[in-house]
Amino acid sequence: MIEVTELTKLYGSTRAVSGLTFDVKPGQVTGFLGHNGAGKSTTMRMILGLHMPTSGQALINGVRKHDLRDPMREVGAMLNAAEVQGGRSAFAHLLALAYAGGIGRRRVVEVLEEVGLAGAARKRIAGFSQGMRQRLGLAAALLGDPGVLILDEPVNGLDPDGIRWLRTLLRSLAAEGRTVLLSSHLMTEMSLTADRLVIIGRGRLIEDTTTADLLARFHSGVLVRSPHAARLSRALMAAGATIRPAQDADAGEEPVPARPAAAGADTSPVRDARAEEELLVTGLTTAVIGDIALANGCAVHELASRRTSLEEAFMEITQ
Ligand SMILES: Nc1ncnc2c1ncn2[C@@H]1O[C@H](COP(=O)(O)OP(=O)(O)OP(=O)(O)O)[C@@H](O)[C@H]1O
Repeated sequence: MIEVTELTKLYGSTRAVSGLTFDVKPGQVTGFLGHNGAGKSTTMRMILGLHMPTSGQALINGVRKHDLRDPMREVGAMLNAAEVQGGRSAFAHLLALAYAGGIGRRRVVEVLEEVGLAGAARKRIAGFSQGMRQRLGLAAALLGDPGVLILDEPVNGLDPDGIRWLRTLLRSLAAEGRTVLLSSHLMTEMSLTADRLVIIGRGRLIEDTTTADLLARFHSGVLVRSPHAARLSRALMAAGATIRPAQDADAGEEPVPARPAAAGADTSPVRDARAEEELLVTGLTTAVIGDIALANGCAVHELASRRTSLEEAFMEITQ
């Protein structure tokens, strides 16, 4: 468990983190999101006792990092995998860390296996790709088999197989009851990996919610493609739908509000032939839209629930 309370960090006149409060609970993957410079790394460093807060506090398992009795077995972190010294082998690097933390050689062999670096264990880190360095950083974080993991951009440099592997690993670590906090710029990946999201902007909390709730809030409607779009629009609006041409939806155009259709009048919001093909409908389910289309003799060539991506939701709430 990580508890961040009213955490603030000033670097001179730069307010990197400002009154930040959130919890990271065990048994879940929590994603930490924010634009460049939002304060994610600073927050993680304060949780890990690497930077002193100007005010407020960050606790791991109820105490400050420095007060943990067996820190390597309680918290593992990966902050900047690229910084690792290049002269040693992966094995030697991990062994030095393990001995410093009172951890045996056998665990080094285990974590090298776990992160897929067993075959490169005796190679010098200097020759490692970025993805291999990420795996090595993760191995170091896992050495003490800790209950809390704090990972800054762990996906960076991993290939698609590596990304999928990491996702599965982090989800299984959380399923074992561990607390997992990770930052990433890769929104699609974050939406697949994280159960909860803490989103910050300019050092302040913007959202602390579940990934599912955030995406449901930004759910943007049902995409309908029909050669009878104008007629279908009238029928759907009469049933209470709000409709806009789908290709305008991303441009943020105001939706056309629901209104009853006057008999015979053309109340369609659709103005050109291309827009008549695709509609974005809100306020009705796909089933109801399909039934209305059938009742009005309108062919439907596509009927699909359109989900807002985490990237779109993130951009909207952090604007
Ligand atoms: N050691 C430092 N000295 C002075 N200013 C700093 C220092 N570290 C960070 N900052 C500033 O604090 C703010 C937050 O930076 P931080 O690195 O925590 O953001 P971030 O969300 O991790 O960004 P990124 O995604 O780019 O890593 C930025 O304005 C940054 O320039």
